[in-house]
Amino acid sequence: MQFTLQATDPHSKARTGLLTTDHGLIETPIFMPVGTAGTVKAVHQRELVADVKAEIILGNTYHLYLRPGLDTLEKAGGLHRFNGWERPILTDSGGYQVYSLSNTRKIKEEGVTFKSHIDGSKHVFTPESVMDIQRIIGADIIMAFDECTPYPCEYGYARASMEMTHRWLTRCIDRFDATEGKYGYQQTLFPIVQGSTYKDLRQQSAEFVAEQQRDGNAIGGLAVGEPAEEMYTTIEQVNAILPSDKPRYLMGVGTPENILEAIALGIDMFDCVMPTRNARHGVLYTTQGIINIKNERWKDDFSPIDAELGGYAGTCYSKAYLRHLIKSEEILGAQIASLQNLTFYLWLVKEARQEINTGNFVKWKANMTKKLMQRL
Ligand SMILES: CNc1nc2c(CC[C@H]3O[C@@H](OC)[C@H](O)[C@@H]3OC)c3nc(N)[nH]c(=O)c3cc2[nH]1
Repeated sequence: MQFTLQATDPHSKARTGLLTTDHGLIETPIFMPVGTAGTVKAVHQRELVADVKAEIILGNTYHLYLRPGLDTLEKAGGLHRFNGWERPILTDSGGYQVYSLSNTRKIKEEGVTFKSHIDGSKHVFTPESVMDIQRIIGADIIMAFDECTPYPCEYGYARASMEMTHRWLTRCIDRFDATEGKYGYQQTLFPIVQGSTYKDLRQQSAEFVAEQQRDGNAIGGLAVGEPAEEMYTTIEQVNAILPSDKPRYLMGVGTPENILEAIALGIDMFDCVMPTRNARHGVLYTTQGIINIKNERWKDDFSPIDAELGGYAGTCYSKAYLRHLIKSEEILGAQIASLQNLTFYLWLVKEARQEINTGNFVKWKANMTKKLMQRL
């Protein structure tokens, strides 16, 4: 996998780049729609390509391993063949899901035992098994098996957890480098920086991760409830240590405002369930600001959802109609709202790329943030 830097903003750490994988190109900064169980919820692949113009989507080892299971995925020839998404895919290792979904998990040096949130069956994830699982899923970019510490997290636990995550990273690298892709294309492994919100631990973790000299690096342990300011301070500190010629992926982030701030701090890749999850509850991100479509004020508003954004999502139906669908819990409501929010998120990062290329990003960010975060 190759990463070439294009423009760097003279007034911030923002930069644009090109990431090439065997399944195609990714322009950075990029937002990656989350398709946890092999589907971006309520959105067709065709719409992801034609309307959202998504370049890479995410999957999740924990979910895919439990359902549909490795046997089906391997027989299909991997996730790309199974869900028909022929562009790049990134899968998370499941470290976070085991911590967030399965309240019966036990963490030991060897790995994590947990009970499936679906049928209660018992499973074990180890650094080695998670590498083998992600080889079978076949994502172009796979994540190391780590422990994402909660917030707040006391210092002793954070340090011990980080040190174990580093030992697990070494085991992931050994296993990954000793195995091949199963389907004839290259995969790459990203390590994940941990250390909670402790400056010395974040320094140690960023240095250890940078030493591995992988194709890209992720910042984990954030967007877990810490104040935004702490997130930004941590990103700034870690990005000063991670190599600038490799992509930096901030896991689980975030609102449009978080994303623009993190781009200014030198982040290249983002994922977040917000656009799709909030869509299903009627919270829309638009070029005019945030709309809670269930609000009475949209009842007889027959204007398009987001005329300025344009495209199918912005112009296909009126606000009044979408409000009716969401209130009626019609499936089409989730489909339209998800399409709108993802189209918006990909539009936002495209605009950011253009502003970085023209050296105007910082001024544009200030105006855009004020406008986008206002609640209509
Ligand atoms: C939301 N905030 C947040 N998400 C996080 C995720 C899950 C993203 C993954 O989880 C699913 O979304 C919840 C998505 O599937 C996504 O990517 C695949 C993390 N994953 C790992 N391995 N390590 C971390 O430190 C971590 C931190 C996060 N902070």
